[in-house]
Amino acid sequence: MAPVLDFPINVGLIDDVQELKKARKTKIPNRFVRDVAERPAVATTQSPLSTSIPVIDLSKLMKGNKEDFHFEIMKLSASCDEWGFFQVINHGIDLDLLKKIEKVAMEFFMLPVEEKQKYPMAPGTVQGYGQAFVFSEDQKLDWCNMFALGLVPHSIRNPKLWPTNPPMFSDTVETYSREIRKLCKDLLRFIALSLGLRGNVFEDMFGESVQAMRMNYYPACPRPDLVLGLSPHSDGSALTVLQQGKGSTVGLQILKNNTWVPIQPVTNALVINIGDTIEVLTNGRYKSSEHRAVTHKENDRLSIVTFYAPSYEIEIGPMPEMVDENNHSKYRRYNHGEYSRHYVTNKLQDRPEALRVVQEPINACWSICLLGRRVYSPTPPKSAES
Ligand SMILES: O=C(O)CCC(=O)C(=O)O
Ligand SMILES: [Fe+2]
Repeated sequence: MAPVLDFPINVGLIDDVQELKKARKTKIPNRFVRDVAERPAVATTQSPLSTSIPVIDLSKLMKGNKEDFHFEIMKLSASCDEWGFFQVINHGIDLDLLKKIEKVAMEFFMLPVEEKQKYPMAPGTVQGYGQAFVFSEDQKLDWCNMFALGLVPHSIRNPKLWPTNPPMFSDTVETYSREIRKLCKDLLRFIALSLGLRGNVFEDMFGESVQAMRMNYYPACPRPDLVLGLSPHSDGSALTVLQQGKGSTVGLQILKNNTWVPIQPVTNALVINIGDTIEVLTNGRYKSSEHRAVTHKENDRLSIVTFYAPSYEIEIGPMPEMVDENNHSKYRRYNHGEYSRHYVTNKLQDRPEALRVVQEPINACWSICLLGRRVYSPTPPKSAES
């Protein structure tokens, strides 16, 4: 079932950040000002500290010789182990299509606010224009405007909540999402191979996979040191594909060894990250890393993000191939649709908690948590009783 919120919520007044920018106010409204511990430490100029995450050349995986293939697969495996993120070049997607999707996204964000508000994001949903993951009046807000679309399969679109798409999106979004879908299928095949698994293992399991897209527009902010563009989170998907606007300044940051590492964009590359589903399926071997976006004092930034996930009916849990006497199962099995629903109905910054793997052995009954809190299973497994 598609995720829909079934309780009433009051989110209070949400300022449109592009309108705030236009008003040229230097004081940031309080709802956007983060608590000290959450504020980004460094302003986001092209900092020498920024890192280029491993870059995978897809053409070498698709049609390289044996040596190239082996080298690239090892690199892929190391990136997923160490970062949960990589960038992909020679991905086979027409660069004109990448330009075109950016163009239509920007055309939309540049519309007068009254036009954009014809596609409102209902509170507690992630469809349409607005701010997602806002559930209360006192919640801090992200310095970001977002347009979110559920794409495939069409059957999961909820007609009551689904705004008709802005006209400029129509063909481009369909073509783009088809191309990204192909890319995700190829990447999942290589990710499976990098784990020594059968290439089709994920696709065979996923059923009719679900795809959603989010366009994030981060206007320049007079005080990037006080706000976040997007709160820290991990993605609930299997894989996420992120396209950054051409000439984009550093905005994406990944949490690595307790430090936020700014990621340097690579021209024409797509950023890929492992989502919660793959983390669970691989029993934690490949990590769904926490990440966030920060803003810039002078430059706006656009990102176009596609989430690729299994069908909602599918049960997810560590694959038997990833569990043995040295690697006990770290997560309980759960229904993916149920997880997606909890994902959408939790505050974004509570998300890292949602996939907490506890250090206690699994027979102590702590397991993956779906509600942003640790869940204690009332029935201990047999082995724990003996
Ligand atoms: O804009 C970015 O760099 C991050 C976007 C993101 O993480 C998301 O939309 O889930
Ligand atoms: Fe994300």
